[in-house]
Order: sequence, then C-alpha cells, then structure tokens
Amino acid sequence: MAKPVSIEVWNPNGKYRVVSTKPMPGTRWINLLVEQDCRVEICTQKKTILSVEDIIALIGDKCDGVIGQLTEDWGETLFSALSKAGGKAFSNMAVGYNNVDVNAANKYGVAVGNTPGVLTETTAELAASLSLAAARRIVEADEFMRAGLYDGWLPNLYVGNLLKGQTVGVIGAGRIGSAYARMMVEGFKMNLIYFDLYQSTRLEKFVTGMSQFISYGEFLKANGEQPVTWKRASSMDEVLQQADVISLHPILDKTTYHLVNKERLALMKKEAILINCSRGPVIDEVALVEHLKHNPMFRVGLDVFEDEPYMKPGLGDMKNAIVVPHIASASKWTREGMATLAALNVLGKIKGYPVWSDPNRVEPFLNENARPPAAAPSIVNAKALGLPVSKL
Ligand SMILES: NC(=O)c1ccc[n+]([C@@H]2O[C@H](COP(=O)([O-])OP(=O)(O)OC[C@H]3O[C@@H](n4cnc5c(N)ncnc54)[C@H](O)[C@@H]3O)[C@@H](O)[C@H]2O)c1
Ligand SMILES: O=C(O)[C@H](O)CO
Repeated sequence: MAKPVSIEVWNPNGKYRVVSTKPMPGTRWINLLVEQDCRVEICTQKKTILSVEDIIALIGDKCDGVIGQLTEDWGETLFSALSKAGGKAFSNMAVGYNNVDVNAANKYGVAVGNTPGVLTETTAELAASLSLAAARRIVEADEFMRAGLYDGWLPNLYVGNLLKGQTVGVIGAGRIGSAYARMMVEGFKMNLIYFDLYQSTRLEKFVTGMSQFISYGEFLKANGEQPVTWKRASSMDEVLQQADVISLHPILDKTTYHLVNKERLALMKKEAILINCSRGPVIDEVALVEHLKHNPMFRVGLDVFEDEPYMKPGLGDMKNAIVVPHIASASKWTREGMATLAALNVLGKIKGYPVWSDPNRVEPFLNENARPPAAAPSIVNAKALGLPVSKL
C-alpha cells in the first residue's frame, strides 16, 4: 500500500501526468506544462529529502514524467516504477546527475534530463565569493564584530591575502570552472593554472587572445600593468603545488571521488585557499578537517559536503573554514531557469520532440517573451536511447 503524500494539483484534467518531487521557483515551468495539456502534481510534503518509497508513492500507477532533485536516489527501483507507470522521462533540476543511474534509465528507456548553462555564472560567482571571503577572512571578522569585540582599528586585525598577482588554480575547467577562472583573472588580475582531462580552448583564448581581439594580458600591458600569465598543468598535483587559491569544478564520478585527499592536501601551500562548489565527495572531508587543524593559515570555502546535509565531525568548529548549505546556484533567475529547463526536458520527451543540438545554448528556452523551441533542452542519454536531434 502506497504511503499518503501531500500534493498540489494544477490542471486536473490534463492528459499527461507530470510529477515534481518538490515545489520549484517561479510559475513559468508550471504554465508551460499546463499549456501543453499536462496535469502537474507538486509534492508539498514537509520533508527535505524524499526516500525512494516516498517517490514510488508519488509516481503511482500512471505517470508520464518526473522532475526530481539531486538529493534523490534515482536508480533501478525508481526507473522500474516509473516505466511501469508508463513514464518515459525524468529530469534532475540540476546540472550534476551523480544521483542518477543512467544505465538503469537506459534499461527502462527513460530519458534523463539535466540543466546545464543556466547556472554557470551563478555558481562561479559563489565560488568567487567564497574565495574572497576566505582570502579576506570576512566571516571571522563579521562574527568578531557581532560579538562586540571590536574596540578600535589595529594594524594586525584580520589580516588576509591580496589576490592580485597570486595564482588561481582551477581543477575541472568546464563551463563553471572556466567562468570562475575568468572572474578571478579578469576581476582580480590573478595568474591562472588549470587542470582538466581536456584542453579548455575557450578559456585559453580568453587569456592569450584571439586573432581579432587583444587578450586580457595584452590589455593589461597596454595599460601599463603586469600582464597575467596562464598555464595548462600536466597533472593535478602541479596545480595543487603552485596555486594560492584552488577551486574544484569537476563532475563527481569514480575518477574524482576523494580527488583531494590527505596526500594531496599536503602538497598544497600552507596558506593556500581551497574552494569546493562541485560535489562534497571530491574532497576526503575527514582528511580535510585534520589538515585544517594542523594548518591554521590554510583556509577553505565549502558549498558542498561529503555526507550532505551533515558535516564531518570537527569541521563546523574550524575558524579557517567557511561553510554554506549548497547554495551555489541559488540566484532567482537561475533557479527559475533550472525549473523551466527541467520541465521542458520532461515535456519534450512526452511530446516526442527532438533533443536540442547544443545543451549549452539555453537562452531560447529562457526567453519569457517567446514560446520555447519544440525540443528537449538537455537529455544526457539521448545517444544511448537513439533520440532524434533538433536541426535548430
Ligand atoms: N554547488 C552547486 O550548487 C553546483 C552547481 C552547479 C554545478 N555543480 C557541480 O559542478 C559540476 C560541474 O558543472 P559544469 O557545468 O561546469 O560541468 P562541465 O561538464 O562543463 O565541467 C566539468 C569538467 O570537469 C572535467 N573533469 C572530469 N573529470 C575530471 C578529472 N578526473 N580531473 C579533472 N577534470 C575532470 C571535465 O573534463 C569537464 O571539463 C557539476 O557536475 C555539479 O556536480 C554544483
Ligand atoms: O548540480 C547542480 O546543478 C547543483 O548542485 C545545484 O544547482
């Protein structure tokens, strides 16, 4: 017997039943589904992380598609239940989909959507914010002020690091890593070193210059300033050894689990800053707590944690750690856009639309003044399922 779940229903007579496991920001995503004959059911259960059993109850006997969240375990059990209910589409409201077993989805012929592009700059901005907050000890200073401890300016009060002229290291220079690198290079005139499995040509062109435009380095030189330098490292360890601020932006998979471990932390400069806005398990958090204890000048800014929502023991007590609750993509425009893209992924599969040819070109779907293209914006297993690709 399925557990009772509280839901909010839009367009009760709609032909296609689409379930969202959470209320999502904005209403455009609901309107777009309703206009296309969907009955939309939104789970309003007061429980942050839904279990597999909760979601099975939501899917019920007939369900055409589900919009889900990164906190949910989308594996064999859920894809089997969705397929049994006639469902052909699932979309994470996230770009990362390490919570989804794509092979299981393939087995049941379920399309898996994600939401790249719309969160690139917002996430990079939080990584930049954490970098500054750590470099200038903003959270510690704020706590000191609120505690009524400030009794006058002092030469040694909360002295931090100047970013200008230091080296920023990026591990995983994809969409977000590259956007972050540009912010730190352009905004703070930092030198760049990056490591990725692939060459990030777009990022390199920004620093070195393209044929018709001058590079940022040349621009600085022309203004009588020290030009920035850049380097693609041949190993991740090179980045860890050379950079003053290191930001992690890879996907989470078997190759990136505990990418930063005890040995690699030991390679880093004693006063380095480490930022993580990717996924918690990319860092061995127990090793990190030990490192923070023994290296008080080493600082971290973390948006994600190994066992979310929990922190490993001791992390919350460390003055040299800044911790925020997985809010890197949390700007209004981005979160509403993520909801829209996730809904359109599900709708696109239900309506038999082709898959959009470039999942990074999301603007046509986000333009509130126009109808979105008849395509599913980003389906990660499109190839495996043999789905047609849009000509646009
Ligand atoms: N904290 C948040 O709220 C938040 C928001 C958005 C994205 N994310 C995370 O950030 C990740 C990256 O997002 P994106 O849009 O930039 O993805 P992306 O695919 O554009 O970039 C990921 C990059 O990591 C590289 N990479 C993969 N394995 C690697 C390895 N072993 N070593 C070095 N580099 C490696 C890839 O080659 C790629 O360039 C997402 O998968 C998600 O987990 C978190
Ligand atoms: O992967 C993602 O999109 C984030 O973790 C949430 O925005």
